[in-house]
Amino acid sequence: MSTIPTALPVLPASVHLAPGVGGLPIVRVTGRAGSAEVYLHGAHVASWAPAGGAPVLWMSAGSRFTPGTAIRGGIPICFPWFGPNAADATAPAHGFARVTEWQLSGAAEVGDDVVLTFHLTDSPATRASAWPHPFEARYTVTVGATLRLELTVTNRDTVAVTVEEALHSYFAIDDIHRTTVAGLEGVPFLDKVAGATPTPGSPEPVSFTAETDRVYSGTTATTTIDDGARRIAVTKTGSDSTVVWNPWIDKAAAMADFGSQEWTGMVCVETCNVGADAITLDPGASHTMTAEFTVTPAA
Ligand SMILES: O=P(O)(O)OC[C@H]1O[C@@H](O)[C@H](O)[C@@H](O)[C@@H]1O
Repeated sequence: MSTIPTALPVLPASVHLAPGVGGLPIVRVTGRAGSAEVYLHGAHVASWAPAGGAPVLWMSAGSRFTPGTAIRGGIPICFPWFGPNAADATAPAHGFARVTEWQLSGAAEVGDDVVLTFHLTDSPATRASAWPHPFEARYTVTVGATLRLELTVTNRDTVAVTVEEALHSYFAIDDIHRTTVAGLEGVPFLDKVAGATPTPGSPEPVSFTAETDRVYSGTTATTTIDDGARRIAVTKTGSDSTVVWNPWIDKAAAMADFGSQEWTGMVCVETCNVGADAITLDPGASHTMTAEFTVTPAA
């Protein structure tokens, strides 16, 4: 039984719905503790900054803002599959959720925070896709001194379904050459640059000297991005995979929506359930995954 409200919620004073880049509707939040912009297209968090702080998320100057196209930067939601679809090579990479308009179903000030809620359900287009199942997805974005994301997926089909999901977070960093990601020490990973090769975990934090595309499985660990100026901690629940990605020079140049030389200023640390950690949901069952970002000055 769906519980999704059908009308646009009454917006508090700190929340405005307006046309964003390319005319795509955007929810602008100017809360006491933080500000953010979220496109209905993909329920895509495009920016977030704690009050008085610098922007935390990276957005490509070359991003497209067009219906049917993924935004390059911020936080795309990958769902219900991750990467290319295994059964249909023509299906959009990372699933349909990031290229579909979500419904804004709630907006409220809670203390100093602002809480936005978005919903997505199956439609004729999703039912004709490579993943045709009835479902509900509810996404809650809490904008404050931290950014908290909560994605709950419910299986509305009469059979069990399997989903992959990722909060594909792009973080702004000073320089990838001087950036580390701690918290994944000792965790084995699939190295996608080397053709999804199983690779033993390293005793050191991740550092970057070339294209990096790794799927860490079976880890619920908090990761900390340190670029020498600030630390961004990514704390998560209901997520057993973490993906770390930087395209480096050639792959970035090959992407039409990735501005020239921008790859040095970003790193993706993605809160996920992908590959071996895909989730199987019985009829009526739900799963919730959360991620929370906290920024502190570097030591
Ligand atoms: O270009 P897309 O579809 O947004 O994907 C970007 C990257 O997303 C990462 O999550 C994947 O691990 C990479 O393999 C991929 O290249």
